[in-house]
Amino acid sequence: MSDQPRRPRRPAKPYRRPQKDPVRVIAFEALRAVDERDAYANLVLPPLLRKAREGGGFDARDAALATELVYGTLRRQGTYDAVIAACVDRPLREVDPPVLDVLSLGAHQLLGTRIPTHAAVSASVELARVVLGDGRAKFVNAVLRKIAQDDLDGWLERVAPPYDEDPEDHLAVVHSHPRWVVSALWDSLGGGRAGIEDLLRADNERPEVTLVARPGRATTAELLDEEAAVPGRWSPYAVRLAEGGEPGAITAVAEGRAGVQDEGSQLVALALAAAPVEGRDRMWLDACAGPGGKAALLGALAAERGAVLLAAEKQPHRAALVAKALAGSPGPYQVVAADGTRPPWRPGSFDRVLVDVPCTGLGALRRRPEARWRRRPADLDGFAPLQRGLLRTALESVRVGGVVGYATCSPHLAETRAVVADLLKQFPDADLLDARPLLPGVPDLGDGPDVQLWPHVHGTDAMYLALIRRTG
Ligand SMILES: C[S@@+](CC[C@H](N)C(=O)[O-])C[C@H]1O[C@@H](n2cnc3c(N)ncnc32)[C@H](O)[C@@H]1O
Repeated sequence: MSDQPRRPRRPAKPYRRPQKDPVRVIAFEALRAVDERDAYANLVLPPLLRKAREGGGFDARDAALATELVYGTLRRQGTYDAVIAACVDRPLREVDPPVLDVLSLGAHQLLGTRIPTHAAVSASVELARVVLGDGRAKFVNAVLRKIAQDDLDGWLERVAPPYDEDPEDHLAVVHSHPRWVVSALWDSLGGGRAGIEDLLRADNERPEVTLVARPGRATTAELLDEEAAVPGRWSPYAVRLAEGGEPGAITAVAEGRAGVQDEGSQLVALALAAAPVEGRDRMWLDACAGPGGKAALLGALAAERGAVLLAAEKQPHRAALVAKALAGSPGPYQVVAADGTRPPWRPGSFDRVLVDVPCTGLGALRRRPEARWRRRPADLDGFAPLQRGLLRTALESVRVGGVVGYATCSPHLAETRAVVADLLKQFPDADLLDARPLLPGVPDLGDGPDVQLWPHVHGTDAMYLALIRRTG
């Protein structure tokens, strides 16, 4: 034994339990569910928030922050992946998905919110300690400290290819959309850089909640009494809730006399109802009605004219939602669970037909933050035959002189004009009507005769509508 005096040891840091922050833990759990189980953020988050509220100590501001963290992280995932990839020493696919989720949540707090840097890093490291363990929390700490060295603009300059070299890749990284989606949106929108950038930016913004006062059942005046409610921009039945609000707490919504409905969807139903038909106007069909938003508006409009609405939907559980949406409708209607491509009704039965076909939903990216990352170009091939089949039967279902409205909540040309053009070739006795005058007061509707709405221009989802009249 040496009798040399020992150097005094630094006292070990006392172990500190990680602090569990319910907002971040919930945000992490929601991201895991989206990642692991292909869950939808808008379905998975509300029960988590409800449970936290019931547990106490979790208020509306906590819920708003958790929501913002989840939606913001999912929307900006493409940008954050590029930044994180520049800060780790291995390909992102080799980073454990739960670790990547904590890093993305941290990146969003650092680059996409006003949360101060030290708070964003320490909250993320505490989260990592709780959900990943102390070892991996050190890795999270090191990566987030690198990210914190620059702001979003600085990072984008480093990680996005220059616009002049590769415009689509540049926009994909800067505005966090898959490259093929940028390309498809741009093909449909046309024009130069400014327009597509405005659209991609709009896709990353939280949409306002828009209500519809179903005619004959509620009035916009009643809805405008709500706090922060302002009139819609285009639809006479629309009211916007500027602060988001809780639509379920509004009496008219709870009673089904009003509903939550994007103004683009309202305009589609209104334009079909306003289209001139020759002669009888008594039988209306919604051939793809689930969950029933447009059917409820069409039902109310049909009632005002003494017409009957048949709402058809293939999936029985969605047909039940349509029945719920139409319950209390002031006029006659019927809901059937039926395949619109093999309909139980006779050809030529209807005066007006809406066929709002299943689609990629690339026009509603604002409300489905994870959708852009899930969709694949191959999905278009899956929808193509169904979209054509449904439009074909819609055209067979309308009588001569009647009108079909073909609608999608996607602006992808393969789902819009290509489908309509193919069917017009098969139906030489059918003509496109100019839909633009049927959306009075709505600007920038393009060259027609069909209509494409845009989030950055109209503040709506990117709904498409073609109106087709049978002439023989
Ligand atoms: C875009 S959604 C319609 C949205 C609806 N119009 C609304 O505003 O609430 C398309 C609907 O078509 C239904 N669908 C799919 N294939 C169908 C078919 N062959 N016949 C009838 N409906 C079908 C889907 O289940 C889905 O509910």
